[in-house]
Amino acid sequence: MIWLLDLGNTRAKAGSWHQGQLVRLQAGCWGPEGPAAVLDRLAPAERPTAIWVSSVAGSQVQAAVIDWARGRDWPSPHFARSTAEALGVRCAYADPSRLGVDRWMVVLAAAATGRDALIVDAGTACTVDAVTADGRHLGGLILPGVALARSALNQRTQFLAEDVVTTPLPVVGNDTNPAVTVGAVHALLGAIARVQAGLGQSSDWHDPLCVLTGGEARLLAPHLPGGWLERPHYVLEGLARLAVAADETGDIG
Ligand SMILES: Nc1ncnc2c1ncn2[C@@H]1O[C@H](COP(=O)(O)OP(=O)(O)O)[C@@H](O)[C@H]1O
Ligand SMILES: CC(C)(COP(=O)(O)O)[C@@H](O)C(=O)NCCC(=O)O
Ligand SMILES: [K+]
Repeated sequence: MIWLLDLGNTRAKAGSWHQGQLVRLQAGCWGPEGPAAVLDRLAPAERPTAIWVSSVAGSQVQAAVIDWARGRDWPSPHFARSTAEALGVRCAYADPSRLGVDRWMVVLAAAATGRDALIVDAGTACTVDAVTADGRHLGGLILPGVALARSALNQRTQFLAEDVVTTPLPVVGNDTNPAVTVGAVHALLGAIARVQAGLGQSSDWHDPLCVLTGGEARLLAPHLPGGWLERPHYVLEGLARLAVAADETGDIG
């Protein structure tokens, strides 16, 4: 069993890769009690044969994960990295180390389908990435997620907007809260639509698979056109691909 961790800026997500399946999926928010307490809650009962981590949560969290595993006498965690090429996919960034590894993981997950694919990971930040059927990562966008956009506005204005998203999504808001929240949702939906339209102009972009993941996926899903696939654990799916491939080749870097 391989234990998989997706460490984002707001939450830790975990799952176990067991007999070709992602099982025991869990999530926990980072909080004042520190990363070790979150890992304690997410950890499987049995010792994994390997631990693979996709982390954008910073070096302190990374160090805490290493210490935590050592404290249990569990295998040292492998930290996945964004690279120029992996599993037949080439990274769009000239300096791949600058691409968030969570973005690279969803690109690798989508590339397994062999289709052109657009992936939206609606987390703390909302990222949009495109990868072609022949394994070219085209790049993406990084936008503030809905909660982050709201907190940024609250910090720099005199209002204190709270979360209100009504369905159906209004075209305009009739008070501060809906103006902020509906505005943030429109901003994301508008950006996604523009990327889809732009890629659609290209002759080598056909019938793309559109995947939605992340903690804010449920805010966006009802307002996206049909055909979007919701895959809540897409980062872990990509990480599992990488871990399994490394296990098969004996390359655990
Ligand atoms: N139980 C929850 N706790 C905190 N945030 C949540 C929760 N459920 C959904 N969210 C929303 O999801 C976002 C975090 O999504 P996630 O994909 O875990 O992000 P990240 O990978 O950046 O940690 C938050 O900004 C919040 O808006
Ligand atoms: C954009 C991100 C902050 C998203 O992180 P998340 O919202 O999932 O916590 C992360 O992918 C990141 O730190 N990226 C590095 C910059 C880049 O991808 O260009
Ligand atoms: K994200």
